[in-house]
Amino acid sequence: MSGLIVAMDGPSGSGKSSASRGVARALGLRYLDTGAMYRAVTWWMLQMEIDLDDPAAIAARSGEPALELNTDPDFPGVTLDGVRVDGPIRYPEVTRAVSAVSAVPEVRSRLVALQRELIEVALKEGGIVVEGRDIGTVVAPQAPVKVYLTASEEARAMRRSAELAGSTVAAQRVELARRDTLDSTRKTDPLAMAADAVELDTTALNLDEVIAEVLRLVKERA
Ligand SMILES: Nc1ncnc2c1ncn2[C@@H]1O[C@H](COP(=O)(O)OP(=O)(O)O)[C@@H](O)[C@H]1O
Ligand SMILES: Nc1ccn([C@H]2C[C@H](O)[C@@H](COP(=O)(O)OP(=O)(O)O)O2)c(=O)n1
Repeated sequence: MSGLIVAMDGPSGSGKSSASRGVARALGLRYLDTGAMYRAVTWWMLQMEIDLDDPAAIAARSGEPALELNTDPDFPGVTLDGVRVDGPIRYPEVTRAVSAVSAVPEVRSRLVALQRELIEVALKEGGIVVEGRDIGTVVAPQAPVKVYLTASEEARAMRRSAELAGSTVAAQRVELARRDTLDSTRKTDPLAMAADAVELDTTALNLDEVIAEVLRLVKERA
């Protein structure tokens, strides 16, 4: 199979990262976590003590952080100014601030350009599974396979709280609802399903079943 792009979009906790890595492994494709890129820029802005309530301040510095992505699905990772930041980008303060940073058009245009470059490179090596919020609509609308993963709020909150020590399902539910609202109402590239995407509700599916369903779609569409 040559030059395949699989676009995987959906809200937090729908299973994008786990399913995308599994699909990439099964098909021998590269894997790109675009959320990690928005998180890395957010971590950098926090380190620089930039006022994240001020979109103009974010825009003014958005060209500075140097990002590198490892697109191997077995060892995905992000490097910021030469330092691996896979741990810090998952800190709660980053999760709280990432929607505000990713709503800034200058941040998005820079990261979308970088994502397209990484996709171009991967296409020469067979292809890539790309996960995020706007992959099927903005980053790679030409992708032949587009999946929009969903799951009930309860399932997503349970999955997230199981990952994070000390967090309750109720608290995660509030946090997810807050982020869903911010990510779906921003003016630039809001979280939205592409018209030609297939919606896959993962609430009652285990990870293997989700991966199998995406592989079936790839066979059908690519
Ligand atoms: N189908 C599934 N059933 C149960 N748990 C899942 C399923 N898919 C993913 N998970 C778990 O839910 C959590 C969030 O999944 P993740 O892939 O990080 O979602 P996303 O990238 O959409 O935020 C992880 O701990 C993962 O292991
Ligand atoms: N393509 C993307 C990917 C993520 N984002 C933003 C919106 C999300 O709240 C944050 C973090 O994304 P990430 O996929 O890491 O979030 P979760 O793993 O689902 O918690 O980045 C985006 O705006 N566009």
